[in-house]
Amino acid sequence: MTKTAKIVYTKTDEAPALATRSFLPIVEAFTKSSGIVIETKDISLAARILAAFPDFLSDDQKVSDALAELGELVKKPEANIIKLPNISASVPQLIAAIEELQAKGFKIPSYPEEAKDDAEKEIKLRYDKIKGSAVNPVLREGNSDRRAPKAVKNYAKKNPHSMGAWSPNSKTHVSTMSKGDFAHNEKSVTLDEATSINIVHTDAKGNKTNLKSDLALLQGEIIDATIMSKKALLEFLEEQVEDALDKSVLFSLHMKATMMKVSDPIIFGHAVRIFFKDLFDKHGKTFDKIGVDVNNGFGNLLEKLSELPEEKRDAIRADIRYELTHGADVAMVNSERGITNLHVPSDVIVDASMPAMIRTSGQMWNAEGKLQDTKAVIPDSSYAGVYSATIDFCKKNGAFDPTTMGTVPNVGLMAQKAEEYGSHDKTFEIASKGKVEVIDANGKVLLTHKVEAGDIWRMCQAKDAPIQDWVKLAVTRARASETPTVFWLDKKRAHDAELIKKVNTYLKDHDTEGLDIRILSLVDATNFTLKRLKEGKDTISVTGNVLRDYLTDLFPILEVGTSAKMLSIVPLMNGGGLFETGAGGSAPKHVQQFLAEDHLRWDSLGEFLALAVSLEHFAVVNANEKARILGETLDDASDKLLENKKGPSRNVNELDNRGSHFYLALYWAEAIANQSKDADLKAEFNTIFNALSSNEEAIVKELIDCQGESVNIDGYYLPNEELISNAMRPSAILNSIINS
Ligand SMILES: NC(=O)C1=CN([C@@H]2O[C@H](COP(=O)(O)OP(=O)(O)OC[C@H]3O[C@@H](n4cnc5c(N)ncnc54)[C@H](OP(=O)(O)O)[C@@H]3O)[C@@H](O)[C@H]2O)C=CC1
Ligand SMILES: O=C(O)CCC(=O)C(=O)O
Ligand SMILES: [Mg+2]
Repeated sequence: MTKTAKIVYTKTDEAPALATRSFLPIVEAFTKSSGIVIETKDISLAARILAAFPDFLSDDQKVSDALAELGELVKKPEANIIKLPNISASVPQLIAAIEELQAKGFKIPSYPEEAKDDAEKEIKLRYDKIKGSAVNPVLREGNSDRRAPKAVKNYAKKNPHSMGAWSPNSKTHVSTMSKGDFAHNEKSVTLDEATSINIVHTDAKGNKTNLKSDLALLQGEIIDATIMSKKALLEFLEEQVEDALDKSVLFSLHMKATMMKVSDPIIFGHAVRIFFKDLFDKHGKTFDKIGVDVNNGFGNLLEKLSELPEEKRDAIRADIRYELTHGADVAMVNSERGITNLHVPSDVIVDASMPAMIRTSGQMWNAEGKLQDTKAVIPDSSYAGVYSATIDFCKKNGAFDPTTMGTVPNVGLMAQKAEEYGSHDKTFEIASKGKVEVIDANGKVLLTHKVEAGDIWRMCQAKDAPIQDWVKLAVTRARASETPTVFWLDKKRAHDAELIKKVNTYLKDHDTEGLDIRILSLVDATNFTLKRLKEGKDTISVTGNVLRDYLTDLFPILEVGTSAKMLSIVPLMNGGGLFETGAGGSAPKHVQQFLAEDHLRWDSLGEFLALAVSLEHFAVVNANEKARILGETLDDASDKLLENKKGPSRNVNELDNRGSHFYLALYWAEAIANQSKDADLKAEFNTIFNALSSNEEAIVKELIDCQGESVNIDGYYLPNEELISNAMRPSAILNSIINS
């Protein structure tokens, strides 16, 4: 065993970071005697901000750039990382985090929304690297393998989550563009040889601007470029607002402004301006004057209003109220606080928001706090078909039944910033009419598009090695579970057509004898999969990066109630392992509940599953038998936790996240004490198990009695370590057992 063998545990944000304060001490205590070092790396939004501004901080305030360190580690075979969900910050969140840090004495600069000089531009550049989905793409040096473990499926079958009924008369539908969008303008090529490209904009007068220079590309790489036409987008959005009004359904916009951090905020901004068209027609000049930027949501406008004289401000507020009552109904994020779907681009994120809606009879909350049928607006049509096909299926066949439905594991092309999710550094809002070309080192034009001012142009890459690895992973999963396997690729889409050629080539590298592997277009794949799902049959989805994200929330939320219970593995291409904890996010509303009533309903099951696989990986790489036993027994403990229903409840004064950690510890200790492969572990954990089990009642009482009052942890993005640790470890008895 090498001395440096370790498991790296990420410290992140919000609910998962709260849970870490309770669970990590248990993990450390349980693994200590087995030669496993657990190292934490702080990649929270606050830590990432501080790491970017050492020149503004005193020596004792400086933090290392943990994300960059992990970015190096994932390329090495020894990588073994537990990755918890982190905040992908929208601009309002970024600003809130900066303000909190400034208030805590960190003299970092404010976010320059409109950078005026070179110094501000440089600061903005640093912040823009932290913005949005800045963590996962750095760590994901491998493809994605996400599935619901058998125990989780069985649990859901026996204990189905609520599932809203679907009526054939539901007015809910998806609206997406039929022309002018990314899907319809896509062009794609596969490179015969390595080259380096420039992306060049030429305006109507022939003036050239390099949007990007000397981007190195590899042989065999698929590149594609496309545009979202501003004109087509605005027309589409206007029609949808009108149609929502006509049909009396909620207008609801579903974007991925976090991951698609350049394109989607622009689209979001257009949607806000079109939804509040009369307001912008009347007050647009005023809004410009006070620097309103609704790409950061309608909330930005509301905040900036405070800069106006009272009279003017009140007049505008009255106009807003008028539009909200007389215009189309808008879906609400929080009807009590008047927060609409259009307030903050990170409040409604398509991967989680569409399945939540489908689970709720296709309805969302309206301003009165009642459920209402909805128009889900997903402007680009590349992937919207999944949701419209699913909604049509539910209208026709009724809601899915968790007690009988099958499962849809996913193998996703993700490595090395594949496809759209790696495109933000090659996405541009076009300044003027002309053309954009991708030109190789020999001056050959690879891709070209005519553009108008305001169009969004973007280029994506998918490298050959990750594609080969992805095909291999798909065949491995197909073989391991003997399940029909579908590549969701549409030969009519330019990018997919290139990808299909590679899939057909690389499938030949593997023994596929007896396997059912097909390539189907997105809508055919959806219908094929849904029909089987309803019949209780399983189907592996093999998809690109965006569908990986969408489907691994959609199916888990329908099947097991949440994607938090997914096994989410990233086998790194250089041999290491990245073990993600579930497929969901950082659940901000769980923090609100925790702060209000000291009850954390976050379910760490995904973390237990991830740790078990991480321990198994550790055992193999380091020939450490104890680690193998710890991993196996941890899985046994998770099974028992499910069986005995010791997951966190949603309601205060019942078992919460901390209580579920206690039970996990109890069952884990029991399973280790019960094994007979390692006598030392058996003896050690016999003592621990006895201590935990004889104090069960007292510990659970402490973990429930502490609830009910509000909690102060002094901050949201950088809470006080001592306060948070005390809050998350309220049982003196449990602490003394774990600490000893
Ligand atoms: N891997 C990552 O790092 C990811 C990060 N994110 C980031 O997370 C933030 C929030 O994203 P959002 O789209 O709201 O998605 P979330 O997955 O955080 O939230 C959606 C809902 O899912 C349920 N949920 C999620 N995780 C758990 C859990 N462990 N236990 C119980 N319920 C859970 C909750 O629903 P309910 O309360 O109804 O049970 C929650 O409100 C954003 O900043 C986003 O970018 C998002 C996805 C992945
Ligand atoms: O990194 C992010 O912003 C979100 C990631 C995500 O949603 C996923 O991987 O499922
Ligand atoms: Mg997701």
